[in-house]
Amino acid sequence: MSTMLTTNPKLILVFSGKRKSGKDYVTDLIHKRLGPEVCCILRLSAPLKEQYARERGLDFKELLGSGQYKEQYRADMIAWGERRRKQDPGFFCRLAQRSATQPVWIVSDARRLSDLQWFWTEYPNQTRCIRVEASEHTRRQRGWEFTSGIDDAESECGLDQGVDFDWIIRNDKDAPPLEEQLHLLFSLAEEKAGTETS
Ligand SMILES: Nc1ncnc2c1ncn2[C@@H]1O[C@H](COP(=O)(O)OP(=O)(O)OP(=O)(O)O)[C@@H](O)[C@H]1O
Ligand SMILES: C[C@@](O)(CCOP(=O)(O)O)CC(=O)O
Repeated sequence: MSTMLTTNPKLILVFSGKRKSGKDYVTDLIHKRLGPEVCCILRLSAPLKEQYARERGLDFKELLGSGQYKEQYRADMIAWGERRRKQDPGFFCRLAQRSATQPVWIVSDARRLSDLQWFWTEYPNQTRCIRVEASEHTRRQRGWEFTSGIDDAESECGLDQGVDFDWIIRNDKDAPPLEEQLHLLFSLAEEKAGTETS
C-alpha cells in the first residue's frame, strides 16, 4: 500500500530505549524547549494502545501513562501489535504521523528495525536516530523489573544491535545534564525549523 505522506517535515528525531530509560521524559523535555509550533511528539504505541483499549474496554489514557496499569497488558499488546506489523511493518508509523504538521517530529518510542527502516525509507534526509540509555539500577529505581518474555524479546531488544545511532543520551544521575547532552540536537532542530536565535 503506497504511503500518502501528509506533510514534509524538516527533521525527524526517532528515539528508542529500554523500558524506564526515560524516552518520554527526554522527549517531553525537548518538546517543551522547542515548543508545540515547532515540534510534535509521535508515539508509535498510541494508535496501537487506542485500538487495543477499544477492543478490550480498557483505559487508553492509563495505557499511555508511566504507571503499572499498562504493564499488566504489555505482553498481550506486544503480541497484538506484532500480528499487525507482520501484515504491514509500517502500519503504526503511518497512523502516528497522519496528523503531524510541524516541521520537527519527535518519535518517542521506536522499538524495531522496521520502525527505523520506515522513516529512513520515507524520509531519508530528515531522519536521525537517538538512543536513550540508563543503567538497570536507575531503571529499577524508576519502577522497572526484568520480565521474561518482554525484556528478552524484540520489543525491548530489537534495536540492541545493528543500528548506528546519531546520538546516545545517557539518562542517569551521574551523566552530564540532559540540557548539555541535547545542546547540539536543539541547535539542529532550531536550524531545520528556521527558528535559531543568533
Ligand atoms: N532524568 C530524569 N529525572 C527525573 N525523573 C526521570 C528522569 N528520566 C525518567 N524519569 C522518570 O522515570 C519514569 C520513567 O521514565 P519514562 O516514562 O520517560 O521512561 P520510558 O523509557 O518512556 O518508559 P516506558 O518504555 O516504560 O514507557 C517516569 O516517572 C519519569 O518521570
Ligand atoms: C505494545 C507496546 O507498544 C507498548 C509500549 O508501551 P510504552 O512505550 O512502554 O509505554 C510495545 C511494542 O509495540 O512492542
